[in-house]
Amino acid sequence: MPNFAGRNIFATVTQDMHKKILLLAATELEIRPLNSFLKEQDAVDVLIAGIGGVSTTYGLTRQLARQRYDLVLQAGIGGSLANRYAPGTVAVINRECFGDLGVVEEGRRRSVFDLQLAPADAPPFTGGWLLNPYDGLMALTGLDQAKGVTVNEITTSKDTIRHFRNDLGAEIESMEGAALHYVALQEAVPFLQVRAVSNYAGERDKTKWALGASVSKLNEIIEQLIRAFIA
Ligand SMILES: O=C(O)c1cccc(C(=O)CC[C@H]2O[C@@H](n3cnc4c(=O)[nH]cnc43)[C@H](O)[C@@H]2O)c1
Repeated sequence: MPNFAGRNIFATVTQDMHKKILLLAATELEIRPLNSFLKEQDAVDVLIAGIGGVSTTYGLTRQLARQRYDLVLQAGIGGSLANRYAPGTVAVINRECFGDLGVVEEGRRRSVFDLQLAPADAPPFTGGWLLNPYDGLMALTGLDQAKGVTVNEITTSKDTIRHFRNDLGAEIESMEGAALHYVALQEAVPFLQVRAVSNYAGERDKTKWALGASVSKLNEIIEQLIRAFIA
């Protein structure tokens, strides 16, 4: 809970009483525990955009053309690439990249930036990353800040996992994170991507996933963040 010495610290930076939040998720399952809470929240619109970057980009861009928001809050599960993010833990993503936008050549993965097909510093990219510039918002969540990588196909290859972890330094993999960062940066809308780790990347044995625990923890935190933001 973004709370310091009994004070709601979101309130110290958000003076407007009519804040509008867009809660964005890939699937209904990821925010199902919030159903009854969300029904009572006039300040919150919900967008279930579907799995993957394309549907997220389309849905979010269309919604932002209809309505202005003070915050887009993405809630989702993801796969961990780092031991510090065990299944069940939750982080806010401070930078994102497209993990599969490029080529695999002679066993080596290279991005469009490595290939010099696109400039790594042309907006909204900074050094090939999609940074969340809202440092204050991220800090106020009180969550650990992790680096995200977004893919169209859930990663199972050990070489790709090694590349994401060791070469990119990515910590949490999802299928929608970079789409949020890309659209929100282009539209200059404040945003947060909150990811709960449901599994270690590459783990396809669902008995080893913490799906229920990750969704519960994610929803607990999302509810706290919404309450704090609109307070
Ligand atoms: O196959 C199943 O039974 C099943 C059950 C629950 C969830 C799934 C998914 O494949 C979820 C994809 C969804 O969640 C994010 N996610 C979760 N783990 C990962 C991962 O290791 N790598 C990439 N994305 C992941 C993703 O953002 C999707 O929205 C399957």
